Amino acid sequence: MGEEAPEYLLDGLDKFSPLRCDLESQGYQTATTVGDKIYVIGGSDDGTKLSMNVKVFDKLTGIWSIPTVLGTKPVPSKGHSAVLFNNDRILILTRDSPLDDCTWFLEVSTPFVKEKDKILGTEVVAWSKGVRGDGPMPIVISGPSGVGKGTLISKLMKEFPSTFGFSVSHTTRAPREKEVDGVHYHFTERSKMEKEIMDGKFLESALVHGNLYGTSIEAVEAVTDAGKRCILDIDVQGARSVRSSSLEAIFIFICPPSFEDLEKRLRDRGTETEEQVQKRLRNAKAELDQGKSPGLFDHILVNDVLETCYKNLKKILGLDETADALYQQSMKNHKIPLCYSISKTDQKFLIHGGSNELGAATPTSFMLDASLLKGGAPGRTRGLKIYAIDPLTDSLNWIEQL
Ligand SMILES: Nc1ncnc2c1ncn2[C@@H]1O[C@H](COP(=O)(O)OP(=O)(O)OP(=O)(O)O)[C@@H](O)[C@H]1O
Ligand SMILES: Nc1nc2c(ncn2[C@@H]2O[C@H](COP(=O)(O)O)[C@@H](O)[C@H]2O)c(=O)[nH]1
Repeated sequence: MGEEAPEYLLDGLDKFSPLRCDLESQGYQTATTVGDKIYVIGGSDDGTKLSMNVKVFDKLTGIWSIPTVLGTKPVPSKGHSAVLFNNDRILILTRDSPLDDCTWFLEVSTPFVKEKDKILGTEVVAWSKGVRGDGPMPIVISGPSGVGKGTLISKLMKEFPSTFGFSVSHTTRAPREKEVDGVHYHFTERSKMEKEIMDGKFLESALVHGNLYGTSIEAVEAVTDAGKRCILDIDVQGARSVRSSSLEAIFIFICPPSFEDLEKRLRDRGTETEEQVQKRLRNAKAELDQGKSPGLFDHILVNDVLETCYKNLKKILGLDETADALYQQSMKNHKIPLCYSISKTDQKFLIHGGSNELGAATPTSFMLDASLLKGGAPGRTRGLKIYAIDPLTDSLNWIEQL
């Protein structure tokens, strides 16, 4: 190649530069600077379709090169955007593509690429497709006492015994009739539990309705070691602590249809004294408020008709027969628009689509959360989250997590 990299590639894109015109005529679309190199992506294999070839300009030597490209590159699309993700990879978003096929990473100096550089003795880049999620995360179920958390969890465990495992909490409250130590709770002395909390044995603990409750690290590990997906039934304080811990989980808040229904369920259960019922109801008011705290819960379910709520819970967890089909459908239906702009905050990308008619059902803006990425080339880059944004409200009101 050998031609000089013009200033416009380094300092922004000069529309009228001959080299830019030349690159554009070859179908190259984006130029991303990473350290001393500029990665130009695009090109046309057969003179018609836009492809995803890569050229590299070394600013130090002034030399263009065609790198060795590992991995499968994205299929030709109607265009793409490239954003520097961090100093070792570029995020590529292909335009007018379904959401399950729009996010790619071009790794330019990850450990994998550096190792291949050494072995092959050439400049190496590697494609890795971004995929949503990364295997089953623990599930945190929270909500006021008597709302039906335990009932929903029991149904889940009964229907999917080999999938889910319950994190058996510790508590200082006295066992109820039919409650078995080590199954429903580890019933324990307060001083013993306090010492174990001080010793760092708990993932979280809280004073709930006058008693100490807590999730031990061992309780979560026991479920994971059994190869099951862990379910935690904990109060809102506990959910908050887990949110700020290193445990990645799905947070679900269960609401009653009304406060009266909650009161009736709690009384009808007949497990608490009147004084305790009153205390739990008082606490429920605050918990219901806290359940709406922004960013704390991923999903809020109303437990009105038990079967309906259970069905919705299964849908969230991808367990009902139609969930997969619905998910596939939504991924195909929602497309990254042809025209958009991207803004980046940390590792979250806001993709603003073109203007949308008020009331249009299909969102044209998306939020891509790449803050919890795992894996990468060779293979997939996992852990992406994609949210469609409700066009009628402000951009922080996600209408669904896809
Ligand atoms: N959708 C529902 N409609 C009517 N009753 C329900 C519903 N869901 C659960 N219940 C009943 O409400 C009572 C409380 O349910 P459950 O014990 O599961 O609540 P919980 O949220 O686990 O309470 P706690 O936090 O105190 O452990 C139970 O008697 C249960 O049978
Ligand atoms: N923070 C935690 N809360 C917990 C834990 N285990 C249970 N709970 C919550 O306590 C209340 C009352 O439960 P109950 O069995 O006495 O009715 C309920 O909201 C549970 O979710 C825990 O380990 N940590």
